[in-house]
Amino acid sequence: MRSTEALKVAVVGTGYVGMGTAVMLASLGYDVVGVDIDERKVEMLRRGELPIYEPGLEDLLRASAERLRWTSDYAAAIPEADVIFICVGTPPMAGGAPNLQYVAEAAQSVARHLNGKLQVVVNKSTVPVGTGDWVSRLLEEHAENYHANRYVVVSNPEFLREGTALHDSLYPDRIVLGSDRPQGIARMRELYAPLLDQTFTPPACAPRPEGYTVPELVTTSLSSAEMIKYAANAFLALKISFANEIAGLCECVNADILEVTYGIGFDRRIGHRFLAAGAGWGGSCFGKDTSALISTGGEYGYAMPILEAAIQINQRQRHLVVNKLQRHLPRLQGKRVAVLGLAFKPNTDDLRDAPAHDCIARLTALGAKVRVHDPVALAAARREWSHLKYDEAQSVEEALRGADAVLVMTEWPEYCALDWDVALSGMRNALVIDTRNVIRTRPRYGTVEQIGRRPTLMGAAPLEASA
Ligand SMILES: NC(=O)C1=CN([C@@H]2O[C@H](COP(=O)(O)OP(=O)(O)OC[C@H]3O[C@@H](n4cnc5c(N)ncnc54)[C@H](O)[C@@H]3O)[C@@H](O)[C@H]2O)C=CC1
Ligand SMILES: O=C(O)[C@H]1O[C@H](OP(=O)(O)OP(=O)(O)OC[C@H]2O[C@@H](n3ccc(=O)[nH]c3=O)[C@H](O)[C@@H]2O)[C@H](O)[C@@H](O)[C@@H]1O
Repeated sequence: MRSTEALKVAVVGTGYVGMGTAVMLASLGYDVVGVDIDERKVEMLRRGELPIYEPGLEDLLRASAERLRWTSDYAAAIPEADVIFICVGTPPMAGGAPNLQYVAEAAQSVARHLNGKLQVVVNKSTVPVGTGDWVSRLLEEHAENYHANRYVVVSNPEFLREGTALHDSLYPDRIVLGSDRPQGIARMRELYAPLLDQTFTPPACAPRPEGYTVPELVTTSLSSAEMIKYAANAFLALKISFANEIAGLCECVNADILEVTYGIGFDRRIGHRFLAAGAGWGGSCFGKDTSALISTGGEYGYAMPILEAAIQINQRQRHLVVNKLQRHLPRLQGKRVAVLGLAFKPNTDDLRDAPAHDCIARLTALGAKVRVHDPVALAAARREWSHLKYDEAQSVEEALRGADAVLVMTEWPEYCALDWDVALSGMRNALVIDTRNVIRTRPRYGTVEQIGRRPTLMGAAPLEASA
């Protein structure tokens, strides 16, 4: 790995984005200080423990430990940094607009420790257009060491996915840099030079994927970069809602959504990715960012009906899950329902806006007894879903034992690999609502309902494995 010791980096906020950024830059050879106001997180990180679950991240954290420091003290990080990333949360408020309080607090704390030399403050949090300018003003107002033109604000939106945060940080499709000042872009080009160099040797524990070529560097104005982030997430959310809308029609006309999306995806203008029909999107960003765009539109009296429809379809998908169950078990009072998967997607223990939450809440409201399993998210659910009523199972077998139905809510690899003939044998009633279409070889008996596919009914002859 080449040495890139010249630039020093501070990363403010150590959530998914901050962790991904800090560990990625340390593994490129930079000295990085991570700053978080959550002292519990800082202590964990100092002990080499991860506050988030992500396969492989711990290895890289250990491998780059000598270049990483963690602190809750801005004074120990900001004055010496050439580049300061702001990666704090921007959660949604009631009307859909993002809460920028954490960004404001972080900017003010950064301002108080600026060193009066050229420093680049990079916004990686997802923020509405105009926030970069506002951060600039906050720096100016709160800087104790203020020198005009001595700091530059750059927007560098993040496109990583949870569960693959590190891989996505090291191997992005593109790097977007928005600034109205050329010094900011120049320093960021220097920082990201290793990622833009095809001959760069990546860390041994995160090898370059087969066929990967260096990312496109997209430089724009500050406001365009801010908009690119929202437009990208909104488009991905639309794509999923489109697949879900077509899936519903497939069920009406007896077509199969897997065959349909397989067929349309070969058109390079469409592609196969993000067309998986299911329980709909969850997580911390698609819902928040689509609502934020609509809210921005509202400030200008500009309606965004396509995004409104995408959100409605997503809500309908969640309802569909329990509705499908009710078709077979019209009265859920006293029935035992197993739920496989709590996290909003596999390879994470993040429960934010997870479809499983709404389904469990509705099932219990209808009187069902719910038993849940998740390979990693049970502990997080104990902390965050204490308002929900369910029992925990430590294995899939335990979850299914004696159940009247099972809902598959997350496509964890272990659920995809289940032998359903064996799994169903422990249930009182062999009914599966497979909301992620993980069952490709249908079991020999039982009832399997999927999304956008023909159901297999109790006692039916086995279907051929689908593509
Ligand atoms: N989670 C994801 O996969 C992605 C998130 N984003 C965006 O990145 C931003 C951060 O998201 P996450 O990493 O998920 O957030 P998170 O909520 O997991 O973590 C934010 C961290 O910032 C810390 N923090 C809050 N105020 C602070 C302050 N004043 N000083 C220092 N630390 C402070 C919190 O203690 C927390 O550890 C959001 O705007 C999000 O929309 C963008 C791409 C991907
Ligand atoms: O801004 C963000 O936070 C991030 O949001 C998403 O990443 P993430 O939420 O981690 O996860 P995705 O893999 O995109 O999945 C989001 C949701 O969509 C669902 N999904 C995804 C793909 C699909 O085809 N169908 C589908 O229902 C997943 O189950 C999950 O609930 C984007 O993919 C990232 O590029 C972006 O940086």
